[in-house]
Amino acid sequence: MIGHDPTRTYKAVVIGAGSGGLTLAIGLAGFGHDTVLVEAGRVGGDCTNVGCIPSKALLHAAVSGERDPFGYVRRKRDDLATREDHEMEEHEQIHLVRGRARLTSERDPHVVEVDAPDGTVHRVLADNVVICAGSQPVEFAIEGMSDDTLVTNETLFELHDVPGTIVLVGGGAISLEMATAFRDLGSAVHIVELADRLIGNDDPLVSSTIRAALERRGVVMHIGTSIERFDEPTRTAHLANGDTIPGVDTVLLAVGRRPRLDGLGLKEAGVETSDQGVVADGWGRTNVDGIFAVGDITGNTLTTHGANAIGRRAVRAIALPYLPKTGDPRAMANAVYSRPEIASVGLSPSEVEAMSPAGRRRYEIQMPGIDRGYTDDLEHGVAMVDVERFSGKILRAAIVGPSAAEIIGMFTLAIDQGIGLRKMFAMVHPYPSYSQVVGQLADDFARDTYPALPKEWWGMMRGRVKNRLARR
Ligand SMILES: Cc1cc2nc3c(=O)[nH]c(=O)nc-3n(C[C@H](O)[C@H](O)[C@H](O)COP(=O)(O)OP(=O)(O)OC[C@H]3O[C@@H](n4cnc5c(N)ncnc54)[C@H](O)[C@@H]3O)c2cc1C
Ligand SMILES: NC(=O)c1ccc[n+]([C@@H]2O[C@H](COP(=O)([O-])OP(=O)(O)OC[C@H]3O[C@@H](n4cnc5c(N)ncnc54)[C@H](O)[C@@H]3O)[C@@H](O)[C@H]2O)c1
Repeated sequence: MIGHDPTRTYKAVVIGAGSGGLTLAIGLAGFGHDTVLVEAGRVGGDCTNVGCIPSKALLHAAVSGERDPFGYVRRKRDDLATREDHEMEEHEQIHLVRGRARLTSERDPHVVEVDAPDGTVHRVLADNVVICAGSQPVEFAIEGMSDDTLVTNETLFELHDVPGTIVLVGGGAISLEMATAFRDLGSAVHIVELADRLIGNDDPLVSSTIRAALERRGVVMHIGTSIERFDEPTRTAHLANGDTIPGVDTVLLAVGRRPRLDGLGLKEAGVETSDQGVVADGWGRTNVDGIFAVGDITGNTLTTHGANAIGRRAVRAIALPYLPKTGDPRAMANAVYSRPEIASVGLSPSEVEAMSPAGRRRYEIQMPGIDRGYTDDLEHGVAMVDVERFSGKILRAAIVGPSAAEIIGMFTLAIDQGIGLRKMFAMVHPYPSYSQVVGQLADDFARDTYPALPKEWWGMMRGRVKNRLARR
């Protein structure tokens, strides 16, 4: 419902109605609690309005022959945003307050003030506050470039015409997805990445595979450099390494995110922050009793499913406070919906790298080499898994290839349930599916492990014990 009772103390006030905030409000309502949900912009947050939904809609429009791809994107976005807004307005136990919220120093109950669009200030009293204010794009000005040319994810989906030439600054998740979409739409696409490889927090083999696949589709890479200035009359982008890109219509800045901390009153409320955002644990708890933070604002997760997963734990912590807070969050897979897709789950590549080599093993399968890759003329794709030696316990898995975002689910379940390649070896996959890479990785593991076992036993056991102790 719209509005709240200023004299009543609610179970929780949730700041931000994006992926995290909606999880909290709906989850607490499920436990029978009345919750105030404050939103300064549009219900649905970044995911619905300027993130997941418009980007995936554009990827779809680009291959489905839509005559007005951006019109399609806005239609899908607006339909969903309207539905989510309506759902919140109509919900019996969710009290939607429109305006900008800030914490105050008042506790017991916590007081949150909301600056409404009409200039009035509302006070909301609640036993718990959950900050789900999200993040915004890192931005910088480019010498000589007008606001019409330079866009971020917040303005990209307002375009009307497909650019003839687009430059994507940054070689992370947003750029790889948008490179795919704009190539499919017929644009000339350039990626400008400062680091020495794309998607630098992933495995180098992931970077080189997606790079080769996108280059094959005509994306031009400018790696290890950045954009320096823009010459408006010739519409030429000048890069730091001396490269020039002429005839540029649009430049998308996608160089990472920063938490939306400004104006939240965190200092007044005594909430600890770092460069990454609000400091919060795996239950969303901050250093202040009764104040939680979930989603991009914490920097702990930068995905919708991450905000959702930690959000559910925060719901439990608020609704069932007497239950012990044990257990880490479940394995969280990530996916980039480029073509081919990229997906990974488990430890980070650097965490795997830091482990004793004697206690672990890497298996890799080139996806063009499996039968489905052959029938589909697949040129680039790889599946790799790092496992504990002998047990086959999965440390990390990464896939670049068709259906990677779906196949990774098998490894996610395996990590959650402690199923190793030793057990996955017996699993039967439909022929000829891309999921057969999982079976082939398990076959490689079996071939490599069992014959070597008598020779390696002691070294392997020492390595495993060392690794397990190091991860305590
Ligand atoms: C282009 C792009 C594509 C993406 N694609 C994917 C994807 O495919 N899959 C995926 O999992 N993730 C994706 N993401 C990431 C995903 O959108 C975010 O991780 C997710 O939206 C974070 O949820 P959140 O609740 O933390 O923040 P948001 O969803 O951003 O919600 C925060 C809300 O808080 C509101 N707010 C802020 N300050 C205040 C205040 N003081 N008072 C009241 N309200 C306030 C904001 O208006 C906003 O509505 C993508 C992101 C981008 C940019
Ligand atoms: N499918 C998904 O789940 C999905 C899709 C899109 C975005 N997202 C989320 O949104 C977040 C933001 O995405 P993003 O792509 O903006 O950030 P990112 O952190 O994924 O990538 C940013 C890239 O920009 C590069 N960079 C930094 N400064 C630069 C400069 N001056 N010039 C050139 N390159 C520079 C970095 O080296 C990095 O490779 C991601 O962390 C991701 O979690 C998720």
